[in-house]
Amino acid sequence: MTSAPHGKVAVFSAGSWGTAFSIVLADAGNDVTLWARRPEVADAINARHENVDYLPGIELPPNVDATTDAEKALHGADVVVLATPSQTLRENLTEWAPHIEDDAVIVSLMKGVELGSLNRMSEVIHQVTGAGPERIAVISGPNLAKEIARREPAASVVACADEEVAKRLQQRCHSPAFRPYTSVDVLGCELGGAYKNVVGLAVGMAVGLGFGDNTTASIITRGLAETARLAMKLGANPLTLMGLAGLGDLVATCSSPLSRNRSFGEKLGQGMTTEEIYASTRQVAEGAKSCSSLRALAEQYGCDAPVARYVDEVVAGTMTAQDMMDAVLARDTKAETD
Ligand SMILES: NC(=O)c1ccc[n+]([C@@H]2O[C@H](COP(=O)([O-])OP(=O)(O)OC[C@H]3O[C@@H](n4cnc5c(N)ncnc54)[C@H](O)[C@@H]3O)[C@@H](O)[C@H]2O)c1
Ligand SMILES: O=P(O)(O)OC[C@H](O)CO
Repeated sequence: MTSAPHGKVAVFSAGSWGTAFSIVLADAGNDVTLWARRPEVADAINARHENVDYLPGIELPPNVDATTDAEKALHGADVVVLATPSQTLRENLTEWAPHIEDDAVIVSLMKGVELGSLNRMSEVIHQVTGAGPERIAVISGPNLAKEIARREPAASVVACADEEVAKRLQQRCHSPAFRPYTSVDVLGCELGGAYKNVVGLAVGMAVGLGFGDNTTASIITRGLAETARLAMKLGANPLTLMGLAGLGDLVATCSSPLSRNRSFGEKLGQGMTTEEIYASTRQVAEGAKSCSSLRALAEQYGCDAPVARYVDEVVAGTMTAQDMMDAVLARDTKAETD
């Protein structure tokens, strides 16, 4: 990996976050090639500098181009950034991996845990590409795509087990509006990012049911306690959960109408079914899948995880959002720090 900006970065794929993060990378001085699944998306980006499907009205910088050819996107890229839905990463990456340069650093922007395997995205990347921990990084924080694309100020965490690699990546994505901090706690950042989506669903349900700020603040706080319980059991640094990739992202997601997870939860709270919500949007709400994987992970490690458990039940249609609220409150009482 080059230590100075202006190298080539390949970004997969041209959804909301892949496109918004391409703006950050381009503003930071990288040449960005964005891979799109559909030729019309790539053509529009190249011809009009706009991703009409995911970020309409946002002009992309001239140093972002697009292609549907994965080999072309990856050729000469010393940083590969992955922003697909978490549940399709393994299949997608299996196709792309043979074209990734031998020493390229692979960065996950995804916030989910794979169903079935219960693997985090960094684990999937390792399994599919064979890359070691010094070549796998995570970028995670309170980064709603639309706000980032409008260049509203924000901060984030760049985590890699190798601190020097995290520092080099930090330079590659430090733009005038985007301030990245380094960390070596990949696991803590990934679990913070995946769990906040599930808590965002629960908060959305409360909003959809018509409850106010006491309810949402209680869910956010207990959701963070649940996240920290599991993350620390797995070896995360508790301070990561108090930082941008934990509390910061939780606050952004749970308070913003821009959050797809919070909106998904709000619709569940208003009585829509999961199938009806899926039919109404193409955008990914990772928590609707990761509630099951995080619930299973917590069970595997003997952690109490009522938020993940009840959100999973509501998403599966075996409980209503009101049932969830009633069940959460009816549990045995206990000490706050247990
Ligand atoms: N949008 C945000 O604000 C934001 C911010 C930070 C992190 N993230 C994370 O980034 C990841 C991607 O989210 P997004 O917001 O870009 O989602 P999105 O729904 O906006 O876009 C998803 C992208 O993946 C592509 N895609 C869908 N199914 C696919 C498949 N089977 N194979 C390959 N590609 C497929 C779509 O074409 C699209 O380009 C998620 O893990 C999300 O949690 C999103
Ligand atoms: O729209 P959401 O709920 O996927 O959240 C987007 C980002 O993860 C916020 O940091």
